[in-house]
Amino acid sequence: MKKTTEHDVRSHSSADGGADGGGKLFETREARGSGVAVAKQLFMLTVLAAILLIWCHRVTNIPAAGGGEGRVRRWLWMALFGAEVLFGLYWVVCQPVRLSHVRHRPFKNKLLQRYGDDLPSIDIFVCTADPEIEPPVLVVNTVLSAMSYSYPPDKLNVYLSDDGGSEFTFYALIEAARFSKSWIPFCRKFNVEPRSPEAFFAVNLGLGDDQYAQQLLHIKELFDDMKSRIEAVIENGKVPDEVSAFHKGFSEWNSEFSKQNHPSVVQIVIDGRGIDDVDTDGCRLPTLVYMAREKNPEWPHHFKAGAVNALIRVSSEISNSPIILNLDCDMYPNNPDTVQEILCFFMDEERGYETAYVQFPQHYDNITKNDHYANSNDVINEIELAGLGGYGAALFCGTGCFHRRESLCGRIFSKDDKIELKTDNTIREKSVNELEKAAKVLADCCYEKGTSWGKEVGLVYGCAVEDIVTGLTIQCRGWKSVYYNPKKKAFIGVAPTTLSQSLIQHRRWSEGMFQIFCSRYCPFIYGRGKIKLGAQMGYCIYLLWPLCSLATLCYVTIPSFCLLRGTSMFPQVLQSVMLMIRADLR
Ligand SMILES: O=c1ccn([C@@H]2O[C@H](COP(=O)(O)OP(=O)(O)O[C@H]3O[C@H](CO)[C@@H](O)[C@H](O)[C@H]3O)[C@@H](O)[C@H]2O)c(=O)[nH]1
Ligand SMILES: [Mn+2]
Repeated sequence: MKKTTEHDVRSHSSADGGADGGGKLFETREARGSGVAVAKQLFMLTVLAAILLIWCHRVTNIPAAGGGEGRVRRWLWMALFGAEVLFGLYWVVCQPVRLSHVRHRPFKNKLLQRYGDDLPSIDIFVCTADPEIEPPVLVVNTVLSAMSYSYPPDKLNVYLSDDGGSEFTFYALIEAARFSKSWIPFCRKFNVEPRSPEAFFAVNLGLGDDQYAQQLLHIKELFDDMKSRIEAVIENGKVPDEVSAFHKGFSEWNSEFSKQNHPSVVQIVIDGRGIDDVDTDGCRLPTLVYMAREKNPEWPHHFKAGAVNALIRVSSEISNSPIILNLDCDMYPNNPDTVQEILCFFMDEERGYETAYVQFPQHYDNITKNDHYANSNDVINEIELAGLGGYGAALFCGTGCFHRRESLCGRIFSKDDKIELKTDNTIREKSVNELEKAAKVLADCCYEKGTSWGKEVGLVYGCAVEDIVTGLTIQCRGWKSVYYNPKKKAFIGVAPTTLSQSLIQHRRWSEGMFQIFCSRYCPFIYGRGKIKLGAQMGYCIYLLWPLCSLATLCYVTIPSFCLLRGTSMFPQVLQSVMLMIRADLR
């Protein structure tokens, strides 16, 4: 007999995912009304009762002011009560997402059967900012992995934004372009995974003497050579003249060029339309573009948000794909089929037109044994983000996110205005020089002056967590977003490994998120009537994060302090229970 599933499934599609022409391109499973959900609700009620009892106890037992000792106890009592009120309210904010957990399943085979070759082109943005913190070899591994998606290469366009304006990063990209001519056919031929060469060679040693092992050894040799050339150039602090003569792009780096002050650089390293840039099998390659937007100390650069907005414009000139993937340079695509999977969410006939973006969780492959800095994010990835996704309000987390270009560029959602995802073929006629010249202007500092960029268009400026606030504005324009957490990790990144890195990152996030809460973007005000109350509360799990640190601080210091002074802060009943337990144990 067939076993019933643990969830009561309310499916938006036929659950078979079969290959018939009809049916939806993805299904969504919600846990509602099932045994699990009822148990969850009961559990919540018990916690709520406990919180209310604690509050009650604090209010009805406030110590008398009295003399010195009494006054201290009264203050400590009030501080603990304050912390408990904060914890309690925060707990309330956290609950709706726990009840709206959904899981999506795309049917990529159906997509391929239905659309065949008629799939849209994709622009992939990789951002880097500092060649010392983010070594060029790491950056090109991400670029190569993105170039090797198992998607028609003429429909892939990879853009590297280099805010460090580094000649070494440009050199590394030229080297990567050359290596990709062997790497992409190798990946295609043997269907290897992952397609970040560094990650791949770390686990594939090429043992044996069959054709695969031989080719693997050969390609590994090419990769190692490339890596040592890049590292040698960085170590010498100069790109050799014979190398820089090889590509016109190097002429951009003159004596006046500095990281903080330089004109825009846009170089089409591989022109995917051409017949000159082909791989070793003679097949077309993805387009590859290097961009260092103009930097001028007199103009604000708006950090990553500024870089991504420049990329949105530059790419609109060169490829103008309807779908954009955002990647940090230290997060490589791990699953070659991801593009087909996310297209199911965008191209589903019934619900695809309302999807603005598809966000994947962030996974890391350098987590230490005991995960000292709590980077594995299990509760966030499995419960909270999935719960927000359940409200159609998945958070935009900056990397590992596929956007619809139109919604990222400020378009307001309209039911009657279904946007078709089409490759833009009007660009085909322009020459590389024409494209570069036109795109360069779009990466200049002054281009945004007097425009809506950074406000209604593109990523929002003025916030340390530009991704979160941008996602919220998109949802408040009527769009839905999907959180997709497949079993096979779609992206794998590098987490902070030292205390100082981790503290700096968390401080930046906390400040940025609390800033959103205190600004006009506060979800309860800005999102009122636009996103569901559960989603508004879900956002506040993160926006109110920093406040919890105050409550935590109270809770870790005051009880210890009281213990040392022999002052009791908790109900006597607990003490007698503890004594009973101790007696039992004996
Ligand atoms: O002026 C800048 C600063 C940063 N970056 C790039 O932005 C990305 C993220 O910056 P990082 O310093 O690594 O921040 P993290 O805290 O690791 O990033 C997380 O948090 C950010 C803020 O919420 C998001 O933008 C990121 O996508 C998300 O991974 C990196 O690729 C950088 O190269 C730029 O392009 N220009
Ligand atoms: Mn990072």
